[in-house]
Amino acid sequence: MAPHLLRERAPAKVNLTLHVLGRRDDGYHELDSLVAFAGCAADLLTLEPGPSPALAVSGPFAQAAGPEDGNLVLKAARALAARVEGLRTGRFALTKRVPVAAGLGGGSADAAAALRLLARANGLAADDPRLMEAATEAGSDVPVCLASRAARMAGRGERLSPVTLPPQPAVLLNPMRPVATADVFRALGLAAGGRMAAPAPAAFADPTEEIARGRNDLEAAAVRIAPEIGAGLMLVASQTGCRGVRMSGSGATVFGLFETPQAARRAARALSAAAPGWWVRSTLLR
Ligand SMILES: C[C@@](CO)(OP(=O)(O)O)[C@H](O)COP(=O)(O)OP(=O)(O)OC[C@H]1O[C@@H](n2ccc(N)nc2=O)[C@H](O)[C@@H]1O
Ligand SMILES: Nc1ncnc2c1ncn2[C@@H]1O[C@H](COP(=O)(O)OP(=O)(O)O)[C@@H](O)[C@H]1O
Repeated sequence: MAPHLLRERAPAKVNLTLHVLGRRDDGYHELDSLVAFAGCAADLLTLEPGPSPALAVSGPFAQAAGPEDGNLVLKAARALAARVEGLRTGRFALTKRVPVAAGLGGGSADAAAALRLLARANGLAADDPRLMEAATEAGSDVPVCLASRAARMAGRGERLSPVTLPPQPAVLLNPMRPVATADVFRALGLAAGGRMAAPAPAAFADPTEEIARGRNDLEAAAVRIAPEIGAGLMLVASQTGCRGVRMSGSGATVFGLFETPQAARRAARALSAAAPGWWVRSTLLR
């Protein structure tokens, strides 16, 4: 490894709950979501600092991520370069290990990792407001991925507060069917300014109660688009003895939660046998 190569993990995010409050006049939906990050499902991003930005993508999901020039890594780098005069960029290398268009925010995690690398390469403080501005421009999920720590996410995704969450042993299951986020939000059928029919959840006493009693308001719409998600939810519920199962983000990844890491690992083995060809990981969410 070159001595000046900088390296960041880009962990997948999971929406433990995702409540949609309504649709704003700008077309985006107003959210309230408890977000956590996976210990064992992450992309890897490196930066070799240099004068001009470039990106090479490899790994099992490199093809699915699409052309390099449309990659969120470069979008984030451009957003920061527009705010920091003389920003030193360089050659990024992305190892794409998280499924794409999966409700796991892989692209957002990569964009956030790019901002962290550029901050390191340019001596910017982690709380430099230009990082958060560039993250918000790069995508709704990028701000929460900047710190990659459990948080409550509100608004379009830009209002964040840290949450203390006991690590959650979990299994993640993806049917290898990409689902476009915009399609799922559209399928909710809300007009600009519209509110959800289901009432906004009352305040929960703590994250544990929210995980137990909360919802993912995108689940039904996503299942209509990709029935495999319904099959995934049933599979986790019927095969694993988990204490709860739900979809992450706009899908198609679903997750089950367990009392212990051993139980999550056992569940992952059972699901791999029951659903060959699907992506299965056991992990701790925190
Ligand atoms: C649903 C969530 C939940 O964490 O995750 P994913 O399923 O994508 O992982 C996010 O809100 C997704 O964030 P992200 O994937 O960054 O979305 P963006 O690129 O900003 O927007 C993609 C499209 O989704 C819709 N969108 C996104 C966020 C939001 N609060 N309201 C929306 O209506 C818009 O149609 C937008 O054009
Ligand atoms: N680094 C990246 N990784 C994954 N997808 C990317 C990336 N950059 C751009 N994209 C595009 O963004 C879209 C959403 O990607 P992703 O973040 O994986 O979705 P989700 O948040 O639903 O898991 C993909 O369809 C892909 O074309």
